[in-house]
Amino acid sequence: MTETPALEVRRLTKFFGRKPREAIERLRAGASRTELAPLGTAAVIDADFEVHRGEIFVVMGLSGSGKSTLIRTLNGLLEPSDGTVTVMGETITGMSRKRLREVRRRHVSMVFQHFALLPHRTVLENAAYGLEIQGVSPAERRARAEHILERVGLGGWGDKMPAELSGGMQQRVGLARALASDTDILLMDEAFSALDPLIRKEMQEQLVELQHELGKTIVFITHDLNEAMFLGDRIAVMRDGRIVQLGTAEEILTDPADGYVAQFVQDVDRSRVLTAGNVMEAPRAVVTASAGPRAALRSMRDLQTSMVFVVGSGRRLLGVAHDRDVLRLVQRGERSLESAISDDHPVVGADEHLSELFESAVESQLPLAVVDEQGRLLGAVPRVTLLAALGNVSANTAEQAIIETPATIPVDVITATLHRTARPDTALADAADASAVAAAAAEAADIRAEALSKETEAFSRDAEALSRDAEALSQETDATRADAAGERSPA
Ligand SMILES: Nc1ncnc2c1ncn2[C@@H]1O[C@H](COP(=O)(O)OP(=O)(O)OP(=O)(O)O)[C@@H](O)[C@H]1O
Repeated sequence: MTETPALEVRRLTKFFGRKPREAIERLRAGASRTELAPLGTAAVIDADFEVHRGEIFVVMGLSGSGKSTLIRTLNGLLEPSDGTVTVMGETITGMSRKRLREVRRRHVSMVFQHFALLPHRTVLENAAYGLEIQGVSPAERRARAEHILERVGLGGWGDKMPAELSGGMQQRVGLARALASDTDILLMDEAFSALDPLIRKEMQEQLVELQHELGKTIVFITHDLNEAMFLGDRIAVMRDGRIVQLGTAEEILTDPADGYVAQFVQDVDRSRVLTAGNVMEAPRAVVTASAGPRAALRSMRDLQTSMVFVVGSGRRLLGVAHDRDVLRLVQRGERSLESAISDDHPVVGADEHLSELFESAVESQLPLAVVDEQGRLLGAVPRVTLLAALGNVSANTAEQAIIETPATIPVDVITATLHRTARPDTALADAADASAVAAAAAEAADIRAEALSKETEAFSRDAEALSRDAEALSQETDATRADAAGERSPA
């Protein structure tokens, strides 16, 4: 059974003005927002989406695009003109005020742009305010508020008054108040917009951390694209009351729904949004260590690259091997690749943002190896791909990536060396190596060649069968002709 979403918004329209029904009908028939201006403002038009439990869902758009109106319908502060809102499985549209208050108390709290703290109460009392409204006992609310103040980095500030705190700290109190109520959903309306850029960044990072720890569902409104991209698991882009695109930061960046969104995302800091996992490619040259030097050299020759990734069992990354070192091993007739494996190359995690990869990319000429927590090789980020991703030049980088570590030894030299050093026993070993290489590199040429040769075999079997059929047919024809001739000729 699938979990009910935290929020479900179905065909929601909010019209401020006269004759809302007429306005909605005209909107559905294709009238524009401007055409309806004489009647009023269509603040939100046909919004239809779900917010999953535990995600940070960002609503982004320019001023006047309808973000605040939308968020206010989510906790019932505004009643939709049409459509419905369902909170944790309960449809709040049309609900009595009393029940609505109950749903809000249990499920939804809000963090405001200008903090909305009570100036004559202490930080602790402000943090405990939601609990007070819920009727929680003074001792318990004190304990819970203290705990949550600690969590947001304000331990020891409980006795201060809000005015004694900086803006960033005041918003931490706002956040603490919302978190102390322990509702499932936090609505945050431009919650960090009033803060200095550095504090704002800090708060964004802390919010992501808190979300991971506490698993809250967060709807976050912002007109700042970088903030949206950094925070949002998914982002709804609004324009003139409509959601024009809903997707992950990566989808919006790399595949904007229309020219408006494309222009909007043009200046975004991609390095803070895209991760190594987003831009990595299948590593081109991979061999298992057990495959040995000859297999590694053959693989590099076939792919015309100067390096291969070497993996151990379970695809665990051991390092890289360079063509010159491997050639030397082959010349010496060595059977182990080990002494050619070097760990002097950049390794990054799939979740690392591109902004964190620059240092590694600058330090080394090699593609960055992307590994999971167990150190297994997931992919590679060639430096050219890194640059292309930042400049949003995604097309055809794979082609360029192949030649990023071009072979330093001519193909015929390698072929001649392999040939010259081949002995009857190495030929057998080579066969074993070849299958190890094929297993390690899914797209290896060996596999393609094998598939092709199988296909060719199948074709030639078909051709044989066909020619047998044709022969049988012609024999039959001959026999029929002979019969016919026999019948005609007088006995
Ligand atoms: N109570 C209201 N009565 C009439 N019109 C309203 C009301 N609230 C909002 N609007 C109009 O609805 C449209 C959307 O406003 P809304 O505040 O939702 O946008 P926003 O994207 O949140 O913008 P901002 O970032 O400036 O708050 C605007 O044209 C606004 O003037």
